[in-house]
Amino acid sequence: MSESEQYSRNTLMDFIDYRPLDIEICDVTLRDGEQTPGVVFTKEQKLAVASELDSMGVEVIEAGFPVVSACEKEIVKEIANQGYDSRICCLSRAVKGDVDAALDCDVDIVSIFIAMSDMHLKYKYHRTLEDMLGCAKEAIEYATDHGLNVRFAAEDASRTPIDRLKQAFKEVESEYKVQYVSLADTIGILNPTTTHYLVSEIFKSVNTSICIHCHDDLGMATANTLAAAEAGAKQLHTTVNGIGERAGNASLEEVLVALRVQYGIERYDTKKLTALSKMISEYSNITPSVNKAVVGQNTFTHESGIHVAAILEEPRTYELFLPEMVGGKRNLVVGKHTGTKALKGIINSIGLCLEREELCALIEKVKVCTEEKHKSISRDQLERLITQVRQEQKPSGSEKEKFSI
Ligand SMILES: CC(=O)SCCNC(=O)CCNC(=O)[C@H](O)C(C)(C)COP(=O)(O)OP(=O)(O)OC[C@H]1O[C@@H](n2cnc3c(N)ncnc32)[C@H](O)[C@@H]1OP(=O)(O)O
Ligand SMILES: O=C(O)CCC(=O)C(=O)O
Repeated sequence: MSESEQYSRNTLMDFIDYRPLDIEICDVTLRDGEQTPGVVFTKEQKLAVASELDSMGVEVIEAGFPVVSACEKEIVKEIANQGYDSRICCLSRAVKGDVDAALDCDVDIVSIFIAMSDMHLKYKYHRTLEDMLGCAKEAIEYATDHGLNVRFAAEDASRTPIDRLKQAFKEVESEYKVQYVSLADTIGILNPTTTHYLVSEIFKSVNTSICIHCHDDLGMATANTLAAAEAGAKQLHTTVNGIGERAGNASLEEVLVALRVQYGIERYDTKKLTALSKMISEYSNITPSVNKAVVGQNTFTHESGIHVAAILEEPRTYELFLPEMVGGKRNLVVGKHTGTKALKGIINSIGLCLEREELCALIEKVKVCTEEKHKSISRDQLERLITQVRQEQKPSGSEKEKFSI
């Protein structure tokens, strides 16, 4: 089966007027993801995750924030020296010591951030915009003078007046050679329309590639990230399983699968997504909800009779993309909503065959049993019910005409 046969393309996109995407992924699981309360990755874990991200084709890995601790710094340095195809980035405040730490780590890119919103200037820094922008410029100059590629990141950009962002970015890009300017929706206030507007406005006024960093406080991080890409953002920030501060970040698996289904971008090795998700669940002690897109336990789990009957003929009837595209597995469940065709298919798949009357009797038992127990039926229970039905049907069964369904 070819790659494009593994999913249904959103053909409505053919009618939408959007800027052709020119994107790369910067995965920030090892930095913003680790800022999830209670999450601390070990060096071995961070190296394992970085290696997977690299082998999937993720262009940039944000490996950490070196000044957080000596151990963090050592890990960032080790990741930067693995010789990955992915470029390695780390975070830095607009502080010389932070840039020195980045330099010590041999990273390719340093992300120097300041907030320029009134809220952050007043309550966090207690300093003026001019002061903070001055600090940013000094740090950027120091970093570029020492040969680092720089991302100038505007924290809380979504609550910063657009003219202020434009002015700051223009000044910085005219005075220094920065590789990226970054827009962070730090508190997750944006929606797709406002994200598109913000990115379009910045796109019109700068010559530097734009990054978008979205948080999921309103459940819109992935949608906002894609809206930003349509408006011209180059670098899309993600985390595996969407972990990160508060409600987390745009999730890597959602963004990569959406890039494929919506925009036909197939270059990332999405087959690794399920294993990578399990790795992060284990390392972070956070299991994605069962209905989490792409990697949740229910992504390829089906119970409804009408769905399962169709899936047995052609899975794409009810699956946007097939499990093999993301390294997942389909699971057909017997429960209250099971129909006859589905039950027959599931029974056949475990190597059993029932007569029509047996199947009808079994489905009755399944419905009663699931309504009594308020849950679906396990494989063992199903086999026990089959045995029961066969025994009950035996005496009269031999005399009756038997149909195969
Ligand atoms: C939106 C984001 O995700 S931003 C990244 C958030 N990540 C983290 O905070 C990582 C974990 N943090 C830490 O380990 C620590 O807070 C450290 C190592 C970064 C700093 O620790 P400390 O030196 O003890 O400082 P503390 O956390 O108390 O305060 C932060 C200081 O950085 C300053 N600061 C914050 N952001 C910036 C910035 N972008 N540029 C310059 N200074 C900044 C604050 O104003 C404050 O300065 P002050 O001490 O003069 O008041
Ligand atoms: O924009 C960035 O690259 C980082 C900023 C960030 O982590 C945030 O504001 O949430």
